[in-house]
Amino acid sequence: MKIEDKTVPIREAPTSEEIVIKIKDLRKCFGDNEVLKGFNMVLRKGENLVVMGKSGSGKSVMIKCLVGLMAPDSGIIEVLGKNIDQLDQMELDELRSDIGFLFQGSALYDSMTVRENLEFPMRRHRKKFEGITDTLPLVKEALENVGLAHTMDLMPSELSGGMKRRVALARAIILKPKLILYDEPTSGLDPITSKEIIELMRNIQHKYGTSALIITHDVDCARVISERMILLVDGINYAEGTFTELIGSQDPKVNAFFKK
Ligand SMILES: Nc1ncnc2c1ncn2[C@@H]1O[C@H](COP(=O)(O)OP(=O)(O)OP(=O)(O)O)[C@@H](O)[C@H]1O
Repeated sequence: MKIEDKTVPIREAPTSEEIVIKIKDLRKCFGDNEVLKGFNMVLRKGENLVVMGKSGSGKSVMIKCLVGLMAPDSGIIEVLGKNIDQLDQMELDELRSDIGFLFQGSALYDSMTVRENLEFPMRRHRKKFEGITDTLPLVKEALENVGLAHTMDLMPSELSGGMKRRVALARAIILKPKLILYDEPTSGLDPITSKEIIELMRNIQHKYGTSALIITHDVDCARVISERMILLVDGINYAEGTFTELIGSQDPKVNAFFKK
């Protein structure tokens, strides 16, 4: 929790090598609509950080600023040691090759097989795969990680919603990213499939030591996956803490997130 809550112990500040994302005083408005009003966030190495905020609170805007898809009005954003604002397009592309994305709805290309979907980011980030002529072992490894090696030649239309999400996860990890951004990873899935996806996210964190920023409305997902959480309310990082710390908060705005 933030300083106002005296019951929560203060954590030691991470060193710069331990920081994967640092957002300082991020501000973004659209006309009169002030969406981000001084948002701060730090993601540490190997950590799963969940950001929760109600619909329209600015989570997607924050992620877009983070990966250089949207320019903030002001603020500092550092990702993997690079200041986003100072990167040219080539440098931004190179940085993105270290970032895996899993967006809502899986976003697989319908006209490509599962294998082609997985090869797509590899083609886009050729430089990272220089010298690798046979992509098959990498595709297989990524699919094995999500238990779907047998689907390589199928089309997305032949997969269930849960399988599509797994393939999208395989596509996110094929670049062996240092950081994964998950936008609503369990949305639209039934509780059992959601659990399976969360389990896979945890496996990936353990196997590859990736850091993850997870945007979700799903309280169960946040409970299982998060080491730390930030609640985005009124354009700022309103509250921070572990799931247990936040669910025990007396603050009505924090409380509202955990009411079923
Ligand atoms: N390109 C844009 N132009 C104008 N307004 C925008 C633009 N992008 C986002 N907004 C506004 O910014 C606010 C935050 O939007 P954002 O998509 O970040 O919300 P969110 O927290 O991700 O919501 P959800 O959980 O529903 O996805 C909204 O009021 C939205 O209308």
